Amino acid sequence: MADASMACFSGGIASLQGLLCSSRGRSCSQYNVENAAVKMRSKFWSRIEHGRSADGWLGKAPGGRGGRTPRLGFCRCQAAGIEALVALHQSAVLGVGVGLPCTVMECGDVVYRSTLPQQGFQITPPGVALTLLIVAYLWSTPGVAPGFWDMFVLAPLEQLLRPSFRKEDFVLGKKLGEGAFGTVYKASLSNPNLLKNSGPLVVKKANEYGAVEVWMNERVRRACRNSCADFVHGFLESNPNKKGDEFWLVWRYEGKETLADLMANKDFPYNVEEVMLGMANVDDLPKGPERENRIIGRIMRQILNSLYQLHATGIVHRDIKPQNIIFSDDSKVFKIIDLGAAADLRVGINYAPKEFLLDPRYAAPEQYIMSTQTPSAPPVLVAALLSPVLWQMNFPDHFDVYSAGLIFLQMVFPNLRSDSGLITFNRQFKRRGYDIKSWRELVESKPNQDIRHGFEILDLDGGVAWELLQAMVRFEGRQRISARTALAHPYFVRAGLLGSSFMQRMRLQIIRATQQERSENVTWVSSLMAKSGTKNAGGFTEAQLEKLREKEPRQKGSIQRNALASALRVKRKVSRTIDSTITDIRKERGIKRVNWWNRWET
Ligand SMILES: Nc1ncnc2c1ncn2[C@@H]1O[C@H](COP(=O)(O)OP(=O)(O)OP(=O)(O)O)[C@@H](O)[C@H]1O
Repeated sequence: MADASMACFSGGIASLQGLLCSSRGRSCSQYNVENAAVKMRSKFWSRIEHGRSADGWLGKAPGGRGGRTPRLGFCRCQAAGIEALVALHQSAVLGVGVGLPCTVMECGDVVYRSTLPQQGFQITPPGVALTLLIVAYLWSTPGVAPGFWDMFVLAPLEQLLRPSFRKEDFVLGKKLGEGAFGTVYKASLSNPNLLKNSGPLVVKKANEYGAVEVWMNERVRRACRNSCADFVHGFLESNPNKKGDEFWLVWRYEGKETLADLMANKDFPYNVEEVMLGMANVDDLPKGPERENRIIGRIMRQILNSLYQLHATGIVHRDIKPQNIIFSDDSKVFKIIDLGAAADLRVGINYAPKEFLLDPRYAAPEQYIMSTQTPSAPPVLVAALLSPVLWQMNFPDHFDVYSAGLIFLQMVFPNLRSDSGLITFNRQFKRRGYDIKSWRELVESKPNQDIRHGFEILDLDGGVAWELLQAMVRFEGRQRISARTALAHPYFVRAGLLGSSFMQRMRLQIIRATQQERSENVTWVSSLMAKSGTKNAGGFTEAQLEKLREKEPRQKGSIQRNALASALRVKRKVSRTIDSTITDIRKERGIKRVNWWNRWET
């Protein structure tokens, strides 16, 4: 009986194996089934050997009263439980003439694969570190990743959704200004329904540089619309009276006064307090340095905040001056206007190292936002991918901070608000090697009323304003404070009454440490790197060369230094040759440089 039962059992195991392979829809693991079979078999024999009945393993024949006759073909093995029993029974039927499913299904391959280590997405520390590094790079200023999102998603969407205009839609009014790049008019819409909340507008008819200004204004509208005048639309129109076409740029009318207009008033800065806060909310403090300091601080914070937002999106204005800062009657804040000279360093637009003649009264001593040795912008994709590196090497945003520093000075010292006063300051400052402490010594040796008044403001609260001013007008662009750091300066961020002195001193120490002069060798290495540019991109300004000469270590060159210098000389020569060859070919073939970003250019 036992033999018969065993035969049945073995057949059942084989069938169970087949059934498991075919009916459970899982991978067929021959090993698992055989394992189960061996276990069951040994249990079976151990029961027999110990003289115990195999009854528990063998079912009774149906209908047989107490009979223990196993039937071949449908033996009812209970060993694997009721499920296995059913399976055995069914598989005994299914298995006939079909063969073991594993032989049919080439289970060996599956078995082999099941023994391999599990594969799939695995998180490893180096993988995480690399991903973080890439993300940090793509999001660091000027923002490669946000740039692609802006360029390929937001810009086309905006193009689709925003209303567009023609010149017939506008009625031009009073002329507001005329500059090198165009004429500006106050205007209104011939049909006010064309624009939601349409009020008075400003229209600028600009020459070929208008395309750049449209680009910058559209970028700003998407990235930081509150920092600049509210831009409505820009389009190209043909002008029959003039040669060539002209660009029409339209903004909402922000207000009638620029910071220059407000500073020209002898009641400055109290007149700004009135427009900013309203007559009812002006400060209770008596008129004097302290109250003036508060008002000037508010103005400076707004200017730096707008600059910070522009810089965060990769735009450097390059023409920051009181005439280009307008007071918005609606939002009661100062906004930046005139982006015609701005450069978008995210994609290299309007970045031509030597093309712009900026306002010399407010331009930083380096004159150019990038080292003039940095080659002109490469194709857009390359420019975008390289932009974080170039930004970190050149600190182009610090150019605007210098201009903002001069505005700070003008607000503090009444005698510097006129053109002649500012020109005199610039001359003295340059002679003193752009050292603001040295300039202070000079003017304090023969102080007048305005100078005394100005230093009284700057020396308030332990000289915190003087500290900020020094950081903003440093000669070296890379050592100047950024708009973002300036906003965190204790001049703007006052701690509470109790913690004030301690916290303020701490913060000041941190800012001083980060702004510290870099070591001589770092300056030397960066100057060498800067020198390694192309002829096409131009040379250093005289001031830069003077500074470099002063800063270069005087010790004799080591072998490594000489080798590095020779390598750089060779590299310069090669790039110069390539540049001049390309220029010659362009000239010969009459190839014009095409700006891909100018959608009106043919
Ligand atoms: N959105 C605006 N709202 C109100 N007034 C504006 C606005 N934009 C410009 N203006 C006025 O128009 C004047 C000229 O504007 P803008 O500086 O943009 O022109 P420009 O041709 O570049 O002049 P410039 O070359 O002298 O800088 C400004 O000084 C300002 O008074």
